[in-house]
Amino acid sequence: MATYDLTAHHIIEPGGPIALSTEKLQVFYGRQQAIFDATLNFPANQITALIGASGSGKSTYLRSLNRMNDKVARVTGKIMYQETNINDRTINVYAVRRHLGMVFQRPNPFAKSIYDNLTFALKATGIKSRTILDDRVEQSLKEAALWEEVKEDLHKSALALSGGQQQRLCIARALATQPEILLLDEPASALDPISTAKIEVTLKRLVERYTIIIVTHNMQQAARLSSYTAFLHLGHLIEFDKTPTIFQNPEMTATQDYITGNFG
Ligand SMILES: Nc1ncnc2c1ncn2[C@@H]1O[C@H](COP(=O)(O)OP(=O)(O)OP(=O)(O)O)[C@@H](O)[C@H]1O
Repeated sequence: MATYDLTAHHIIEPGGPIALSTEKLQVFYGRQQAIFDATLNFPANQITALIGASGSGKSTYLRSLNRMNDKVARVTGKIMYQETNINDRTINVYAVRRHLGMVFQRPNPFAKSIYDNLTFALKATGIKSRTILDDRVEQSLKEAALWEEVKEDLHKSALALSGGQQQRLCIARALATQPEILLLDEPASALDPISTAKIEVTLKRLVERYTIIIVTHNMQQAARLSSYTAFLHLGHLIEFDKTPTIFQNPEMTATQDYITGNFG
């Protein structure tokens, strides 16, 4: 693999409001450092794609944003959300995750009904009103473009849905707590092209209301979906810019090599 200067980077300041920032974020698995000094402003109501080779730290960075790495890694630096450093140990991680929802690579519905999948976290926060729960179920299924397919089957098992439907259910589940930010870790990589297209159309619509940060291996998907792209290499944020710039005219040689396939 070519050697690049890991201290050099090109990170732009996105225009418009910022939904989330990391300041000198570092992640350590034991002695191994997986993320180095990641400082980035994520623009609100935009899709930001995280790209980079396998092992570059995309999932580690994403999972750190809503404290999913707490039990497996040491995370230092700041994660600023609504003027609060949510990487502070005194911050309740469950509250963080209600604001920053996560969807994983493999659909992982609970072995419960569709309705119970969507109301589980809400009930845990103390919401008991049937009207509120019913409304949230309908709203989040509509937002995830699944309502028409399942509205007669809300009390059937979520495991009876197809893989693509299960993944849209997981998106709906993440939306049910009314987060501001949706984090997605390769949400379509286990799905067929038609299900993938449905997820992409859904995300494009959701960005009007939510800020979306998505890890993807698929560069066409990053180019189609996102308005900003961050390129990571060996745990370093090398470049962050508008997506067309990253794919047509990147500043850094490592980015250029990665997107043209001359990498490694
Ligand atoms: N739970 C863990 N324990 C120890 N090391 C880990 C753990 N998770 C990831 N790593 C290491 O951290 C580095 C970054 O991994 P990460 O999964 O974040 O990369 P990635 O860019 O998302 O890769 P991929 O595209 O293959 O999913 C790798 O060296 C990986 O081996």
